[in-house]
Amino acid sequence: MPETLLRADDLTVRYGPVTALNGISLHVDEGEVVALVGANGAGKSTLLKTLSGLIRPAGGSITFQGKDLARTAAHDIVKSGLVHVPEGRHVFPRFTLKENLLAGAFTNDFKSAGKRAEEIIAGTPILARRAGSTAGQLSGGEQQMLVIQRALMADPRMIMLDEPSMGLSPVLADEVLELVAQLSERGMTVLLVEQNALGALDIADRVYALATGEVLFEGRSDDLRANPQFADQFLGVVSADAERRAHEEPEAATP
Ligand SMILES: Nc1ncnc2c1ncn2[C@@H]1O[C@H](COP(=O)(O)OP(=O)(O)OP(=O)(O)O)[C@@H](O)[C@H]1O
Repeated sequence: MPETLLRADDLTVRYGPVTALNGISLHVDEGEVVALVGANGAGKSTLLKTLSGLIRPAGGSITFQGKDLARTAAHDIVKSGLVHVPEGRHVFPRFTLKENLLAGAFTNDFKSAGKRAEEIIAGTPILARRAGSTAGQLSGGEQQMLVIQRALMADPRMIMLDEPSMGLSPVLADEVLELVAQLSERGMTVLLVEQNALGALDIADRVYALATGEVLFEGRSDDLRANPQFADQFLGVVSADAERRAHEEPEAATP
């Protein structure tokens, strides 16, 4: 049985009178890619911010590798191996790619981090061909690759990505999801928020579907695709399989 790395139980978060998370529970096991899907305002970003210590929950508990996170400072959460790539591709625009990567290495030895940053640029074709640029000169897709790689400079055990493909062309969005799949193949544990729910499900083992701060569906990606009600609500499509099942005669009830 894989170890459960991250566990949240009964999390409640309020912004003044607005309840953004209403008793959410989830877990992510070592080596899994778990997707969080849901409409705008469902609470996905709030959940990631709460898990990474940027927002304090009004109630509930969070543990990472058994350690209590609900009262741990955000920088100590990074040190414990959990990193968050917020939405919006926040690069330091006037800094070089290497300098941007080094900004993610604050928990590590700076000398080896410099070498590591150079290796990452050389080993990431989309960045290697822009190695002489500043981050502000990169395209959206290139910036997204940079901020993911910057998060990896902290040597995390688990990475949380908020809408990494937002605003990218379909080709670049696929490249970003491909990078996430590669990270997973190399053993990284991933919690992925995606507007492109179908793309996210292609690489996710399990999925949590949120609406108005609550988990409405939890299960394997295939089960969400095959679920007539939730596939329609969360994926914007009724999969062929779900449609076929929805029109099948109901099975005779067993006594
Ligand atoms: N800083 C804030 N102050 C007050 N309300 C907020 C704040 N941030 C989010 N909310 C509210 O909390 C709820 C959850 O928002 P959140 O951004 O977490 O959703 P989301 O699923 O990430 O949506 P999106 O895809 O639009 O980012 C929404 O009702 C939103 O209006």
